[in-house]
Amino acid sequence: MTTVAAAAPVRALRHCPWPQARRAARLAVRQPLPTVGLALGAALGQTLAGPLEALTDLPAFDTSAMDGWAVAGPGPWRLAGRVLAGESCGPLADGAAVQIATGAQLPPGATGVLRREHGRTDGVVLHGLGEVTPGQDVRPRGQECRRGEPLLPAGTVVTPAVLGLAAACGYDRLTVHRRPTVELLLLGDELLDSGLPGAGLVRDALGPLLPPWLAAAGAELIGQRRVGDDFGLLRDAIRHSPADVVVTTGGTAAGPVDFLHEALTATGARLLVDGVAVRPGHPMLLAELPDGRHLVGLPGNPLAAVAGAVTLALPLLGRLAGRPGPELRTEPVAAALPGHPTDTRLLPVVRTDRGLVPLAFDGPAMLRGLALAEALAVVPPGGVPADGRAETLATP
Ligand SMILES: Nc1nc2c(c(=O)[nH]1)N[C@H]1C(S)=C(S)[C@@H](COP(=O)(O)OP(=O)(O)OC[C@H]3O[C@@H](n4cnc5c(N)ncnc54)[C@H](O)[C@@H]3O)O[C@H]1N2
Ligand code: MOO
Repeated sequence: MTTVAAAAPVRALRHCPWPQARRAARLAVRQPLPTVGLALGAALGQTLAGPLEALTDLPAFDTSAMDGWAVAGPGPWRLAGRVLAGESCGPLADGAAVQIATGAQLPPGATGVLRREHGRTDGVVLHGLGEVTPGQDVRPRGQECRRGEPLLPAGTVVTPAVLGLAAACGYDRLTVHRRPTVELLLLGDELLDSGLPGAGLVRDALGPLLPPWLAAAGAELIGQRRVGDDFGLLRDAIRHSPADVVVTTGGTAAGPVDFLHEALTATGARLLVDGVAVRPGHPMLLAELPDGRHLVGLPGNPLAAVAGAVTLALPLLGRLAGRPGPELRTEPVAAALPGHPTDTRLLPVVRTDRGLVPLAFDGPAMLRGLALAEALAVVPPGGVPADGRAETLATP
């Protein structure tokens, strides 16, 4: 595997400040995963390994921007045939015109295009309702880009628009980073996969919630399963996982069946981050497994797991996938954002005309606030007053 840590700290960061934890998650990875060449369609959602440079001028030839006539010099013009998109045509003599379609190659010698609605034909003579200025309704070769020009930087996520642009300027394949593979292990005997919670059993909320978030960060989910509250089962699941990154939920704290720390010790893992000064989610952890793969331990409380995902899992996966770190935005605050006395808080918020407003139902075990949220506000210790500003993280 290629995810060997280099710049990671030798000793685990314990209860470290939130910004440091995010940095540590990226630094845990020396370099992004190797590159692969993929057919355009297969590259959707992956990350460009190098800048996308134009393989050709765009347009690749002078083109008519309108349906009408390509004309040479001032009118009236003598009509000399037509040229459709996909065809090419011989040179146009001064005083001549050819009927032309939008997107068709402009004949050499043409000085402009007269739109269909601005011209009138009289036998083989074309009269313009106004003048055709030089270059009128022509998209000149290289108007959008020149061959070799960088269009997008390395690290760009391949969206449908990127696929279209790559095709337009001549690409058949794209070079992207291999996706980091993830196995999601959901810990807890109390979890139900269907039906109503009750009698001590709760529905697994993280099995449905986390995979799309991990995928949006560039990961390929290769497995998702429940692991019962059993030390040996957990140790073996971690030891034998084929994934670049194992993501666990639950078992991070000190309960009677919270075996994650012991299982990591038994597998010879090295803790890089062991607790973060953030609420919710402070028991989150990041470890390096003996073969250089990584494990992110998310707390079991659902909003705490989300906090762990944005703090540790997404930065780590982004780095493996070759993406730049997720940006924090700074935004005005419209209603005070309550803080923790010593730790960062991640609060579900909505955006209003006046700024960010916190949502109710933001407890660690709740998802009701998050389900309405437009972002997570990063609230420093002590909170942010109503006229202040706060950083926000996008919720995937
Ligand atoms: N003595 C202490 N107890 C706890 C501390 C502490 O510092 N000292 N921290 C609390 C905090 S904060 C959190 S968060 C939790 C973290 O607990 P674990 O990661 O060990 O998670 P579990 O105990 O397995 O579960 C906690 C809670 O979450 C529910 N859960 C678990 N998985 C899911 C899931 N997939 N979907 C929905 N709900 C889930 C589980 O049923 C529990 O209710 O520890 C505190 N305790
Ligand atoms: O992570 Mo715990 O709140 O902080 O539930």
